[in-house]
Amino acid sequence: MPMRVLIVDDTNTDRLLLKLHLSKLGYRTIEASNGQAAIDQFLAHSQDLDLILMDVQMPFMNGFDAVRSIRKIQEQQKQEWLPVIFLSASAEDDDVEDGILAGGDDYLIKPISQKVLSAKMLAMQRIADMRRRLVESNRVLEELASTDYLTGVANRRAFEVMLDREMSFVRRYGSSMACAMFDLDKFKVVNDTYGHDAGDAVLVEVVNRIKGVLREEDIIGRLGGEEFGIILPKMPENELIETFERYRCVVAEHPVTYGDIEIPITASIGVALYSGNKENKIELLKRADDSLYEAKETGRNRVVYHPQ
Ligand SMILES: Nc1nc2c(ncn2[C@@H]2O[C@H](COP(=O)(O)OP(=O)(O)OP(=O)(O)O)[C@@H](O)[C@H]2O)c(=O)[nH]1
Repeated sequence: MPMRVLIVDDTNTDRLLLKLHLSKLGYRTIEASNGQAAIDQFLAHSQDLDLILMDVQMPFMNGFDAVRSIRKIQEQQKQEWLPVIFLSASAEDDDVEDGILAGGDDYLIKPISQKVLSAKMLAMQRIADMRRRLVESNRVLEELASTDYLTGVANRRAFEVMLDREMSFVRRYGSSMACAMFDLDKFKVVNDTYGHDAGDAVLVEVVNRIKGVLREEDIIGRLGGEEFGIILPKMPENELIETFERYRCVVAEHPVTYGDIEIPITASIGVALYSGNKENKIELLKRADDSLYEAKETGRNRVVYHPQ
């Protein structure tokens, strides 16, 4: 997609010349004839704008003030960087400095040489592309840092962030949520009997089975090894046991098929309900963990919940 450029100039002929030149180079253009119109165009097209060419001397609101406002909006809305090139008949050092301080990235002196403008546009496009790649790499890194490599669900760090968020929703809006820990039973035996790869396949399959019965707003994360956490927002207490019994059954009802072997598997689940008391996430997880411990101690393949 070619770059989209906002041309801001109060002189119609200057605007037209720029538009013709940029169109010839294959850029898409939109226009504004004063500072306020530039801000309006920016607000209307900020998702699809790659560069602003801004005249400096304009009546009512000059180019510097318009760019200051645009930069402020970008900062408030946490928008990506958008290059701005000022165009001005004034070549004073102070003006160039003011332009850069106002949020401009370059400053060209009118009359503008088409060659220089083309070269500057190319340079800005290069920087914009580089920045876009950087933003994308950061997004991928952030995803990697919050995802469990084997099962693709949230890792412990990301799970705890979401747990914090859900707990504060409960405190703010009332209602209650479930926080559970579930742990595969005798999983060491699975690894020892069928091998580590088979164990990995069991972990992936169990997560897929649970994901298959979760609602869209529910959250599952891998807390470590063969231990997982589940958050069920807006969960009333009277549906708690029935819901987690369903998850327990979904794990236990069929063995996991790995190649031509069938691996029977069960899980123990410890559940805690959170209704907005002063507890923090560590204390809530500890309550779920205590119930999980009890489920293990009392025979495994079961759900344990103690009302507070
Ligand atoms: N295949 C595989 N095994 C893992 C992974 N992470 C942890 N484990 C294994 O999970 C097993 C956990 O064993 P234990 O903590 O003794 O628990 P358990 O055998 O499930 O027994 P209980 O929890 O008491 O029912 C160990 O053998 C770990 O090596 C993994 O990513 N892949």
